[in-house]
Amino acid sequence: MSHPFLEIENLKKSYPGKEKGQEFVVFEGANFTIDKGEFVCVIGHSGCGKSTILNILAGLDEASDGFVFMHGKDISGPSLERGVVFQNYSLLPWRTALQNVAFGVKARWPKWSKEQVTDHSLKYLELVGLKDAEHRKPSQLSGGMRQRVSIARAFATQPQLLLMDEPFGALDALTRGVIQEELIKIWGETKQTVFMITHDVDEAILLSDRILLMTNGPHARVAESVKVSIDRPRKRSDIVHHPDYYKIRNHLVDFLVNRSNEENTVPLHSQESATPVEVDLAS
Ligand SMILES: Nc1ncnc2c1ncn2[C@@H]1O[C@H](COP(=O)(O)OP(=O)(O)OP(=O)(O)O)[C@@H](O)[C@H]1O
Repeated sequence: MSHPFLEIENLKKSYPGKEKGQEFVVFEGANFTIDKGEFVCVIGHSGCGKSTILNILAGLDEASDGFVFMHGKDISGPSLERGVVFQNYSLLPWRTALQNVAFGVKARWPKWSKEQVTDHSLKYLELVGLKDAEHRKPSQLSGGMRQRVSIARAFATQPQLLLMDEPFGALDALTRGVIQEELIKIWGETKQTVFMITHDVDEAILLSDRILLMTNGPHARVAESVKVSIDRPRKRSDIVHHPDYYKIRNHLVDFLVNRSNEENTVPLHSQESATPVEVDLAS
C-alpha cells in the first residue's frame, strides 16, 4: 500500500491544567496529509498551536497523543530530513553567510570535498540573491538578508520536509514581498515539500497549494483544507487579478473573523475524528 508523504493522525497536545488532575488541551484530533512536493500553509489565531504542530513535525516537541508518519514511518526526534526556518534567523553569529550555509551542507554530506560544499552552498546563496554577501557575518547583514541566509541554508541541505515558522514575520512589507518571490523561485527549482506557518492571508495564497485553517484554542482543530488552484508561476502583482483570488481571500478572512471560534467549545469525544473539510473554490 502506498502511503501519503506525510500523515498526521489524531495529533493532540495538552499540558497539565491549573488544578490538579486537569488538562489544558491546546489542540486535538489533528488529521491531515501532505503530498510530496506540496506547499502547505497553516493559518490560525495566536495560541491555537501552530508552532507546536510544527515543532512536533520537526521532532523538537512531543505530541500528547497521535502519530506523525513520514513515508509510512513514525518520526522520532530531529533529523536532517526535516529542515526548519524560524522567524529569528538562528544563524551562527561568528560564521559568515557562506559558512552558515556550508555548516548544514557539510553535516548533510560529510564525504563531500571542501570545494563541493562551497560550490553547492554558493549556488543556494545565489538563488536568494546573496552571492556578493558570502563573506559577511550575520551582524553585517540586514534582517532580510539574514532571513535569506536561513532560507538558503535550509534549502541547501535538501531536506525531504521543510518547516517554516513565520519566516517573514519580523520583516517590513517591502522586504517581505521580495523574499516571498525568492522563496517561490527557490521552491520552483527544488520542489521540496513545505509546511509553513503564516498570519498573512495574502502570503498564504501567493505561496500555497493548500491552506489549513485552525480554529481557536483551547481544543483547537484543523477545521478546513482550502485548495489554491491558481496557476504557477505566481507573481504578487498578477495574482490579485485572478478570478479566484478574492473568493479564496474572502473565505479565509471570514473563517478567521467569524468562524474560527465556533467549534472549539466542545472537546472531542475519545474516538471522534476531526478530518478537515476540503474546500475548493476554483471557478
Ligand atoms: N510549557 C507549556 N505549558 C503550558 N502551556 C504551554 C506551554 N508551551 C506552550 N503552551 C501553550 O500552548 C498554546 C499553543 O502555543 P503555540 O506557540 O503552538 O501557538 P501558536 O498558534 O503558534 O501561536 P502564535 O501564533 O502566537 O505563535 C499556547 O496557548 C501556549 O500558551
